[in-house]
Amino acid sequence: MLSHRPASWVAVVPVKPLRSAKTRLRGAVPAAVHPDLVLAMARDTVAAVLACRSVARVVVVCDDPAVRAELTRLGATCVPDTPAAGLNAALAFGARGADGPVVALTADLPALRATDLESALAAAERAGRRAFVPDQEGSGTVLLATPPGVPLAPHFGPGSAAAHLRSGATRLDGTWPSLRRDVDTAADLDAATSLGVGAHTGQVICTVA
Ligand SMILES: Nc1nc2c(ncn2[C@@H]2O[C@H](COP(=O)(O)OP(=O)(O)OP(=O)(O)O)[C@@H](O)[C@H]2O)c(=O)[nH]1
Ligand SMILES: C=C(OP(=O)(O)O)C(=O)O
Repeated sequence: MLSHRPASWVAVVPVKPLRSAKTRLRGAVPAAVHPDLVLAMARDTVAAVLACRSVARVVVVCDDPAVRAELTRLGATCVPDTPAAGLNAALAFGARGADGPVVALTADLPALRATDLESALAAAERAGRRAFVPDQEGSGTVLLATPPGVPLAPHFGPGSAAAHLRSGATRLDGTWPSLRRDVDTAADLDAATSLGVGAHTGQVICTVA
């Protein structure tokens, strides 16, 4: 009997240059360590995505050479950003020409477990149409998925959960605590730490504790 093969997702992960990223998180660690923390969160996010059996390729959209070097080493493919075009343009660019279903994920998910992501991707595949996962608070978006040939049409930014719903995407309501825990503020970092962050983020937190 043939067993079901999960879809081969192309995952697109956008990362801002470290010097300008995660402004709301400033103060959570000393200023000199802030870029290390942002990079560590991106590394843990990408490592968890790469660990998903149903993900064929991770495309990182980023202009920062330090980020590109680290994430290429992990196994991601890095493509350049369009300066000043913003997050949604970066995601649309990263998704261009994908040869399978596409999933966009933010790079601030340091507690992400491959098992939660695998489960969310299976739910997205079952939905069979554009679908998104809201963040823990319910207002933002941590994941937007689209079947092959359907434009990603990302509406990330403030109030993106409502924007994705308005744009016709289906909301996926699984629990997936490690996926829904994005880190924008120091309080979010505490919450992610309580869930259990990945090794890179854990190491940065240890150095300042
Ligand atoms: N490539 C790229 N990535 C972006 C851009 N803007 C945001 N991102 C990434 O998108 C994800 C979600 O963005 P935010 O949570 O708003 O991150 P941020 O803009 O660094 O954070 P704040 O400065 O606190 O608003 C993060 O992984 C960011 O690095 C952009 O213009 N280009
Ligand atoms: C870009 C987003 O992230 P946040 O609102 O967490 O900055 C979003 O949720 O669409």
